[in-house]
Amino acid sequence: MMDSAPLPDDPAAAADPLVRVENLTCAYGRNVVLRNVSFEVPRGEVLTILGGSGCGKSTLLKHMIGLEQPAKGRIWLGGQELTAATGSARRRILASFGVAYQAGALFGSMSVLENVMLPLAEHSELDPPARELVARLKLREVGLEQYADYATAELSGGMQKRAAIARALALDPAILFLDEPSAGLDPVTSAELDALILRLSRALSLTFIVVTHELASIFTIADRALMLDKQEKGIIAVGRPQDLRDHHPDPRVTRFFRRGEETPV
Ligand SMILES: Nc1ncnc2c1ncn2[C@@H]1O[C@H](COP(=O)(O)OP(=O)(O)OP(=O)(O)O)[C@@H](O)[C@H]1O
Repeated sequence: MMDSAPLPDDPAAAADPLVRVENLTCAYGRNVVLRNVSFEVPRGEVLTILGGSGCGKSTLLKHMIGLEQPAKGRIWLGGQELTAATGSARRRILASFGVAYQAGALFGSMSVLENVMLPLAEHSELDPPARELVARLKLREVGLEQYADYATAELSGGMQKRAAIARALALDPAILFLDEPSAGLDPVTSAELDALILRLSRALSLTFIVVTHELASIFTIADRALMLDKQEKGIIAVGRPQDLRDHHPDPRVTRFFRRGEETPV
């Protein structure tokens, strides 16, 4: 892990949950997308964020990784308040949280190995040979050690996703955020990615926050699912996917989870 000493005046320091979102309001100008959203994510959980198009899934994720500033509310990562931190303190918090942000985030001009070494060059004190060693270990963790010297464009879509995950793992993060990791993948490759997520979560006790609307993925990887709704501008359900499918009183929730069971038109 990177240096993750608590910031001063941090009442939640060292406390679980690993992520705490408190009364978060997200807006683009006057367009309020989410209002007063609160939830917690315990260490080691795989949480999926789901909901219809435009309900604010990516917006929520972007706020949690510091790409957007909330209109209101607070976000705590590992006991450190992201929303109160500025400058180097903010960069330090973010550097300790790996972000694999879809395949497009890989640099096409660099090899797979160089992509994974990049965060180590930016945020660690390691010398180049040590960076390479760590990067090769991360590539092995995602099953890409044979492809270290390939250009990223030479990889298949599924391999690019795995390379992005290896790069996000470079700094030994506590949390990995993934935005629609199975987008554009065929069902078999998508299932392989789910298996990787599960393996990493168990082997490394990693916490995953994954935006996805793939039912197969949700049922495979999620300890809990958090469902957003565009009209409500907030959370309409949180729980185990099976419970949401079988027992939730809100038909918008059960309809989402049962959509694969309907007769195809
Ligand atoms: N950078 C931005 N500037 C202005 N409005 C934005 C911006 N990003 C998103 N929005 C708006 O915020 C709302 C939520 O968008 P968001 O991308 O978070 O939804 P989503 O649930 O991830 O949708 P999808 O499943 O279609 O990707 C939408 O109405 C969208 O138009």
